[in-house]
Amino acid sequence: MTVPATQAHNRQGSTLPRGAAPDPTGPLAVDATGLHKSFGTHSKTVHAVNGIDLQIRPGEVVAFLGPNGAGKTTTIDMLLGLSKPDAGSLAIFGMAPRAAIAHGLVSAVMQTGGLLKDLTVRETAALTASLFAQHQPVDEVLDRAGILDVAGRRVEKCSGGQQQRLRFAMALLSDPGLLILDEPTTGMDVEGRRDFWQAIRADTARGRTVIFATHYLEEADAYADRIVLVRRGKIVADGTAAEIKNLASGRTVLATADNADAAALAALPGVDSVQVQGERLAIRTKDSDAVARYLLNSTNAVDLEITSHNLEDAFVALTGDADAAAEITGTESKGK
Ligand SMILES: Nc1ncnc2c1ncn2[C@@H]1O[C@H](COP(=O)(O)OP(=O)(O)OP(=O)(O)O)[C@@H](O)[C@H]1O
Repeated sequence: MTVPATQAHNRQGSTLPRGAAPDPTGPLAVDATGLHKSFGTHSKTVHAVNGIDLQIRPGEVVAFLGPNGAGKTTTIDMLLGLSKPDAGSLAIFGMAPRAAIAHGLVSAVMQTGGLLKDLTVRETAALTASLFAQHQPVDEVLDRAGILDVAGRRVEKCSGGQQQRLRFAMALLSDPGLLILDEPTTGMDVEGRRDFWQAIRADTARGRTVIFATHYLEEADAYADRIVLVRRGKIVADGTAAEIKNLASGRTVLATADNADAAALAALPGVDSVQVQGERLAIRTKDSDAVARYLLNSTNAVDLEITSHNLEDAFVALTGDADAAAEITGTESKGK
């Protein structure tokens, strides 16, 4: 039997947050305060999560972005009730994570596992559906995941992207209020990644709360309302892609001049830094017009270039780590 989106009730009779039409006046989808989780012994302790505060409202699509070892999976494991924080409090829709899972309010799409290669796509979803007292119709979730056309195909014959969309379909069966994806597109080719995100995007448009961990900056930028940047177990920035870019606000003005006065440039309004290498100047500023005007009027500067900062710059500015920025953007680290 199908659970109508907004009519699932718990034993007390209050409405539980299902996928569509989130209730903005209801409890936070995620309310985490002071989360800590360490591994290892006293002599060698890894502080995988080192004081994370995170509040996510129903309906938000949040990217958890960070390099290897930042603490993304450790945090997600706690959200899913797979491990317990050493310290801090954590509620999902006002409940302990395990209670939220038991009510079918949270589903996860992990990178691997959970599929039997001899079953067909439809049989796999039907088997998962049989674990729920109430669930969405199997063909409907296959359709929403964009794999209804391969419903009769054996899992082992499906591409990595199709298998991942099958995991997504399985996650939709309980019509969860919160969907958590841990690096869902790792190892997929460009086309598989695009099809996967197309299915997710169509689903999030219905109002589901989504948290996804990713290394890929472009995924965070393209699919999230909000980016939470994590590094060494801490949140180093939290905002829209535009806000994060603003944190590394301003622009860089590049020019060639042999008579520029670095001190005079640094004294211009809005200038954050001036670098001089031979005749080449790089000036970071919030007022690129003022810098350009000064260079053209008061120096013999030529070859002016003005560039906006991107998320990679923001990451470097926030973490001071070009290698980590290269890792999340997939570019080669320069200037080491
Ligand atoms: N069970 C464990 N035992 C020991 N150390 C662990 C364990 N799980 C995670 N860690 C360590 O905690 C840190 C955070 O790991 P975590 O997997 O949460 O990072 P991540 O951001 O998900 O990284 P990735 O993108 O590589 O998956 C790392 O230094 C990792 O080696």
